[in-house]
Amino acid sequence: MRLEEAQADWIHIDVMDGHFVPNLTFGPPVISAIRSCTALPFDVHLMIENPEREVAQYREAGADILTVHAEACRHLERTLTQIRQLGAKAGVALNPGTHESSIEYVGDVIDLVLLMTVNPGFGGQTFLPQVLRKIENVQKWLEKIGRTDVRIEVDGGITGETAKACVAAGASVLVAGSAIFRAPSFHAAVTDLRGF
Ligand SMILES: O=C(CO)[C@@H](O)[C@H](O)COP(=O)(O)O
Ligand SMILES: [Fe+2]
Repeated sequence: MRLEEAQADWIHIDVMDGHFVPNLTFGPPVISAIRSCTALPFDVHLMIENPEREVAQYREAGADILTVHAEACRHLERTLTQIRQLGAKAGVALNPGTHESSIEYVGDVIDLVLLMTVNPGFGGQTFLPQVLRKIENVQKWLEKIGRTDVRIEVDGGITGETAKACVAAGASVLVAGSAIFRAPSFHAAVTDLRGF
């Protein structure tokens, strides 16, 4: 698999339902079909409404990390706990316009915080620099509550330059779509991003 050869650490998979975001991708059958292609962890980003109804199917299909949007969950704590009970790592995602205080009371049941650095729905968009302050705030909050094991992931418009700023602010997982898939060499693109 080209991403393994490129030495990517995880495979980030964007699931979009055409409701939570104005775009539609695929569901569990496609994830299940590609599961046998690689042993790399599947980092599944669910941009779907009411994800609690579907997390079990995504886990069954091969997701290792399941990230749900705080904006899409009516009972966020319950959904994150449900993901952990399924044996997956639980991630919570925030849109650029959502304040970090919306995850203040779920600090005990998360393994990852995904901070969207573009509005979700499409690849190839421009990084929103105002999210850098949110990365710093989340990092400080995780330290305060003694959860420095929780990773901060950034997603959207990540390039060499924006990656550097995100890592300086506290991010430790970088999602890159265009920066890898539009590069002449996947390996060189991953190596570049790993440099930060
Ligand atoms: O979840 C999303 C968009 O909704 C992201 O994962 C993007 O698809 C990343 O693509 P680039 O911004 O890196 O091109
Ligand atoms: Fe994503």
